[in-house]
Amino acid sequence: MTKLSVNINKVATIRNARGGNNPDVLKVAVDCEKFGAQGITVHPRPDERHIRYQDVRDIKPLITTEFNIEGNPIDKYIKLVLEVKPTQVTLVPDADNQITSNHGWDTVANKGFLTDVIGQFKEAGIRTSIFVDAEPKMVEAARMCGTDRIELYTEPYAAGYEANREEAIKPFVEAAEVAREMELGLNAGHDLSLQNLTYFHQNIPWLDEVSIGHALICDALYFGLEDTIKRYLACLK
Ligand SMILES: CC(=O)[C@@H](O)[C@H](O)COP(=O)(O)O
Ligand SMILES: NCC(=O)COP(=O)(O)O
Repeated sequence: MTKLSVNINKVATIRNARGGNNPDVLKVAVDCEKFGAQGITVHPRPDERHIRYQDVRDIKPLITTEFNIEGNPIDKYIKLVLEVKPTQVTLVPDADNQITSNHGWDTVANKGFLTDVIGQFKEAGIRTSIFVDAEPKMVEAARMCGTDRIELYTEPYAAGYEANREEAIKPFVEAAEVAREMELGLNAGHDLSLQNLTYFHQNIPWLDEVSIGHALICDALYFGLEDTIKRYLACLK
């Protein structure tokens, strides 16, 4: 079964636009679960422009499914994750002022660093995942870092889907097969949507989890949050 983890960053972006508490990010997290989501993802960035560090602390006790915290493991992020102890931490190599994530780790060049950070999280009992591009050698090197899972960066798949989905999926199936052979857990995310999710899942049914935020929150403007979550869950059947 592939779990749907809803990324609520965009909900925090709307809240922060006015400085108040509308929409209420904590209520949205709880409601996503109530509507069927099997996890909540947050990606606090150093400038806290959407999810704030305090949101992460406040969400944890409210979550009854899986809590996934994504981000670049700078010191204050490592401290936050070790304090909050989510179900899963996903390491993402973001630059400070990046609009959004745009690549996976070079797990070969950063093997020493990643091994050390993964070790700290695993010692604390937190499942680990490394965000990688769909390249077999990056998947293999991620395994060498000791991680439990990888998350495939799916933006290139999403971008290529409409023109030629058979070509767009190919590197992802190849990378996913390498992960499966190495007994690495497999997550995927970035720009997955109601248009491209079913085909992705049909081709890689051994996926453990997808985390979806931007497109899902946009769809919720038209369909409402409950209906939207049900539509995404249907893509994973
Ligand atoms: C790692 C990843 O792809 C997502 O976490 C994505 O970066 C969401 O972050 P934003 O909401 O800041 O775009
Ligand atoms: N890990 C990917 C994620 O959490 C959501 O990415 P997106 O759907 O907002 O592009």
